Amino acid sequence: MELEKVKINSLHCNDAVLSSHQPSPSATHPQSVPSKANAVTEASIIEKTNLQHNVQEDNSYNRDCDSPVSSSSEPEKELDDLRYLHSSSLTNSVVVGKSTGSLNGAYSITSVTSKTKTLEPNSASGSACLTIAPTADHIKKRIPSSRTPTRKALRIKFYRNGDRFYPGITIPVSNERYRSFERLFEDLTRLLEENVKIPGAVRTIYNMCGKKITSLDELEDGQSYVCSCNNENFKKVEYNTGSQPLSNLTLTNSRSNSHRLAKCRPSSPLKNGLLAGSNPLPTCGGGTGNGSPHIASRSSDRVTVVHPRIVTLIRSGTKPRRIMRLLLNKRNSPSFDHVLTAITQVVRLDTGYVRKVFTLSGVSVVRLSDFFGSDDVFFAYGTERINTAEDFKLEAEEHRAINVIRKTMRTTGTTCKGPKPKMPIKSKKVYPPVVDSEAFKAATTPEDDRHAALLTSTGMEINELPSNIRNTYTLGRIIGDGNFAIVFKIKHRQTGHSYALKIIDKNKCKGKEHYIDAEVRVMKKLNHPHIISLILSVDQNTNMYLVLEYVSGGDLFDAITQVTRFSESQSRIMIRHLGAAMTYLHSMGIVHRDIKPENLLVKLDEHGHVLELKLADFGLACEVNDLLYAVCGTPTYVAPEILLEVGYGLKIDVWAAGIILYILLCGFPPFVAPDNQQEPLFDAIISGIYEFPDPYWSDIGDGVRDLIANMLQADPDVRFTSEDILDHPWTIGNQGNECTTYKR
Ligand SMILES: Nc1ncnc2c1ncn2[C@@H]1O[C@H](COP(=O)(O)OP(=O)(O)OP(=O)(O)O)[C@@H](O)[C@H]1O
Repeated sequence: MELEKVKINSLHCNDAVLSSHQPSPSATHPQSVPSKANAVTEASIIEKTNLQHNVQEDNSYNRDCDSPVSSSSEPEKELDDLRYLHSSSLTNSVVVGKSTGSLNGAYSITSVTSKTKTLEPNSASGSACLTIAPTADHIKKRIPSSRTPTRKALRIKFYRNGDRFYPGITIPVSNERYRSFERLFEDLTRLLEENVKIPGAVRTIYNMCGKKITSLDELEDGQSYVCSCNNENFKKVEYNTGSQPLSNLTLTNSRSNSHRLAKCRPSSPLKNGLLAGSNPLPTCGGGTGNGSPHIASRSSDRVTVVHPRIVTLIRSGTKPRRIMRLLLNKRNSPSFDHVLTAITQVVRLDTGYVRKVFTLSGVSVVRLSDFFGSDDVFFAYGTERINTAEDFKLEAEEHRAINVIRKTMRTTGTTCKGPKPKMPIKSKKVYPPVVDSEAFKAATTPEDDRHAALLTSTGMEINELPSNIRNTYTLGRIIGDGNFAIVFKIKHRQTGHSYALKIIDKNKCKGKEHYIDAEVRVMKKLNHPHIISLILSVDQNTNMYLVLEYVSGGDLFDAITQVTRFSESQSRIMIRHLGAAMTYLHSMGIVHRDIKPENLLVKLDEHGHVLELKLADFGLACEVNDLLYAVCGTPTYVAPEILLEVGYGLKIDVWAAGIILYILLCGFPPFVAPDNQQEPLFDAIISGIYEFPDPYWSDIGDGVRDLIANMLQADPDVRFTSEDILDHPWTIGNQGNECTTYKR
């Protein structure tokens, strides 16, 4: 069916409209044809500057990621404890550096004079340091004013009982400083309270094997101990594994974990300088362990089995239990242990980290590959007791929750009732294929008359063209225009190479000049085979001129119009190129914000097959330093989090690419609305419910449906990243090798 070629309706979002957007299960496939009458003059960008929030991320300490530890955990020289305390008292602060992520990593000491807690970058190590400032009185109380230290302090590391992610805090301990055990408890309580949530005061100290320490004399220099609050029993966990750099953490499984802690005192990581991943399992009595065991690698299990996928987790607890989802990919799941860590961070058990995982049928998960097989729902347990008869039965409410999740991952088709849904209307004018004049092809003679005629037809004068552009290039035909710019084909007078000249009319961008600046700034940074290169930019009063790499085949919207639907292999080429461009862009922290077929330029062969795709039009692109709130984009491709105004980031581009992939395969978008009305369209997008209706999808494989389902996750936390698109088996697959092994 012929696609309509007029501009798309704008993305209108005002408070009233948005506030009425509740998920609507009925908003699935409105089938009416979008109207083009009311859309022609409207811009596709509606900026809500008045709603743009400037949200400051809470940089406060996050125990699941990087926990602060004392500066005294540095492996090199021992500090004198009183010098440490004196300097602290002079500046009215005790300073605690943040773990750099390695066991013997460096921590920074910073002096501050205020009584604040701050996170600041450590320029030397690239880490951050957390400054904790107790009161001067508190510290003075502990320093005997007239005494000189006669004995060096022991450097002792303390962990929080059961908390695998807290990297521990190292403090100097001496008889002078702690005249009683109670004093040490007091200090530890205060220091832990500053950094992690604890249920009460520290009342017991255990060695790493769980033996109670009853006097200061039992503490040994360089050793690690566990602080228990309210007399909790000792919890055997892999202390400090959460602070190891992911690349160094080695493979383990839940069975071997339970035998990790030995019945002996491990020696200090500070003294032995162990590096994660370089050491075998801790052994008793050998003195090489450090209380933070490293587990031998089962390297054969990693990487090969890992492909991006979303799993569902049932958190242990009272029924109905909490059900959540987690995106597993190469980044967070290179080993079994990493998956447990990722699960721990999502489910947040009361008992600390996740130790045991079971499938829905109650089978214990022990290998990395178990997470990437046919099971996609898992029970997550800590150290709590498991009642197999009861726990593995789902309550009705739990069933319902899992079914809702499965609905969003549904890849099977439904029969389309009513007429075939239509493509949205094009947001840019359509120009016939470029046929260059003989004079332009030759590009030898001055063509000012022709230039003048062309420019005048667009309301511009030849003299307005910057001289370096006029002298270097010959002006050809208009090849496109958007809401703010007109694009000409130009030819380099000397080399004969073709380029595109984009002339952005600043008058059309009044109040939005920063978008032009951003477009140029962003494009100057980019250099990627699937992104249009910026050759030259000239900024003048009324216009901004951009000389761009030229792509001959027009934009993807017109290609879709011609072809209606593409084969899986053609779509794969395009999604690989788009995925590569987005991965590059996102790796630089840049979001495009207007990915749509009109902004994807293609190179075709003589049969009209797409050979190459390039991302263009960076008019809405920006660097992402924090959550973004500006409502912008084009309605059909806009992600739910933009409409909900909850803040968004890079993953809105993945959503838009998911819409495009869907369109490529069937010729219409997953979310459409009668008469191109925005409100029902936005309701449908927010609901996240769409279908793969037959007969249009009947010959399309499960592999690409699975990829689309992962790209069109309404929740950006579990939506694929751009890298995940490239890692997906369907994307990797060869022509004709359509995946059919997806189980949902
Ligand atoms: N480098 C290029 N090579 C070939 N054609 C191009 C090139 N750049 C732009 N075009 C054509 O010109 C059209 C408009 O360009 P572009 O999208 O950059 O304009 P715009 O005014 O910024 O668009 P928008 O309305 O989305 O803001 C494109 O859809 C495309 O057809």
